[in-house]
Amino acid sequence: IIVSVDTPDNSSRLLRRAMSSGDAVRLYDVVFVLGPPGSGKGTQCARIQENLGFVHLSAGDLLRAERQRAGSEFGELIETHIKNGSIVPVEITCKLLENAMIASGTAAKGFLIDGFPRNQNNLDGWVREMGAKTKVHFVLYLSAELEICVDRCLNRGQGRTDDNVESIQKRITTYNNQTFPIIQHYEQLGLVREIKCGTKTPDQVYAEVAQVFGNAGL
Ligand SMILES: Nc1ncnc2c1ncn2[C@@H]1O[C@H](COP(=O)(O)OP(=O)(O)OP(=O)(O)O)[C@@H](O)[C@H]1O
Ligand SMILES: Nc1ccn([C@@H]2O[C@H](COP(=O)(O)O)[C@@H](O)[C@H]2O)c(=O)n1
Ligand SMILES: [Mg+2]
Repeated sequence: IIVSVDTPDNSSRLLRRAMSSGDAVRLYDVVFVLGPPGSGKGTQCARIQENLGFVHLSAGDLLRAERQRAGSEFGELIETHIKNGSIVPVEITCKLLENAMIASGTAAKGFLIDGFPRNQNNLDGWVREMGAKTKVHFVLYLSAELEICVDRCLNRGQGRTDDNVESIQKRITTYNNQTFPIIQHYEQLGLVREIKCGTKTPDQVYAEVAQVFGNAGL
C-alpha cells in the first residue's frame, strides 16, 4: 500500500489508519455540514477551521468560484442552478471538492464539507467517487427556524445572486424536499449531531460545536 504523505505527523497518522483499516486505505477524514440556507454553516466552519485544524470546503463557494473562472464550460449552468436554488449535477460538484481536497495536501486534520451532500444525486455520486477514499465521521446539522434563516440571508450583504426573496424561497423548497431527506438518511445511521442555532449567538453555537468535535475525538 502506498500512502502519500508530506509531514512526519501526518505520515504516522495516515500509516496507522492504513494499517488498521484492513483492505482499504482511507486517506480523508470528513465531516459533512448541513442545515437550511443561512443557518450559519459558513460562520461555524470558519471557526472550526481556525480552532480545530480542519479545512473548510464549501460546495457553494467552490461552485461560485467555478462560475467565475474564465473559460469554465459550466459557468452558465451553475449560475442557473444557483439562482433557482436547484442542485448542480454531482459530477461537477464532486470533482471540485476532490480537486480542493487534493490541493490542500495532507496537512489538514480533516475536511469540513459544507453544503454537501444536498440531494440523493450528490450522495450517490459521493459514495461512487469518494466512498472508498474517505471516512465520514458525522454530519453536523445546524438547524434553525426558517423565518430566521430568511432574515439572515436577506441581511447577509455579500452580494450573492441568490440572496433575494424569490431565490431564497426556492432554496428552502429544495432544502425541505431534497436535503432534509439526506439528513434523515444519516440520522438512521446514527451519524447526525444536531445543534439548534436559531436563537443562539455564533459564540454559543460554537461552544456546542466544539463539544461535538471533542466527543468524536476530533
Ligand atoms: N448564530 C448566529 N446569529 C446571528 N447571525 C448569524 C449567526 N450565524 C450566522 N449568522 C449570520 O447569518 C448570515 C448567514 O450565515 P452563513 O453564511 O454562515 O450561513 P450558511 O448556512 O452558510 O448559509 P448558506 O447556506 O446560504 O450558504 C451571515 O450574515 C452570518 O453572519
Ligand atoms: N452541493 C451543492 C451545494 C450548493 N449548490 C448550489 O449552490 C447554491 C448555494 O449554496 P450555499 O451552500 O452556498 O448556500 C445552492 O442553492 C445550489 O444552487 C449545489 O448545487 N450543490
Ligand atoms: Mg454558506
